[in-house]
Amino acid sequence: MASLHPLIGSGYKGNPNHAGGKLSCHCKQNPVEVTLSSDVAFNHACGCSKCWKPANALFSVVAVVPREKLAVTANASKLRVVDPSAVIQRNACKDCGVHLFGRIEVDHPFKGLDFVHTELSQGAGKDGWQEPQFAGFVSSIIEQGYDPEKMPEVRNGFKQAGLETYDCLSPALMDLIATFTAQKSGTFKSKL
Ligand SMILES: N[C@@H](CCC(=O)N[C@@H](CS)C(=O)NCC(=O)O)C(=O)O
Ligand SMILES: [Zn+2]
Ligand SMILES: [Zn+2]
Repeated sequence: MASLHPLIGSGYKGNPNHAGGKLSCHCKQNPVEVTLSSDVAFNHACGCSKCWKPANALFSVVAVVPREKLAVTANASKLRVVDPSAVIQRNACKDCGVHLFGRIEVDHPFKGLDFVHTELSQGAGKDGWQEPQFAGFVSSIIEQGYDPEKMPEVRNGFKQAGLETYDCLSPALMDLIATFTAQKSGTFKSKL
């Protein structure tokens, strides 16, 4: 059976003083490399159909980093945007398909943050990077063919690993999104 993700349930804890590092695609030759000059934040499992997942994993593990902390440091010419119409412009290696970073260019609460996968570092994401904090878009795996009757096992697996599950994002992130929306509409703290 497919696992949730190799980083889930492994007991790994990140180093709060982690300074960043390099992420590389899976190509044996001329891998695309990005260098992050800080740790990531909001690392989480994502069950959506758009985020890159390793083989045999039901979930992606994806985090954010300020875009100014990310630089493409090798083989940038191999990057392609997977779906130019998506909010998150996921830049993938055209040869191995791995997503190196996702960037938002439109007006959006998460504009300025790039989406990255710490497992692309040498230590498979266990070399100091923040550990996954929660699981989001859990029900979305059903859209990709997962049996709805087996969802309790999936949610229980995250629970065993100490992670809360959500069918969108965590309360902290949903509050950030709603705050952005209220600020844009002018209703922020004006009525309640
Ligand atoms: N149920 C949908 C959810 C897609 C979705 O909304 N994904 C979230 C989490 S990554 C998102 O922010 N998507 C924006 C985007 O993909 O550009 C799916 O699985 O495709
Ligand atoms: Zn590659
Ligand atoms: Zn996703």
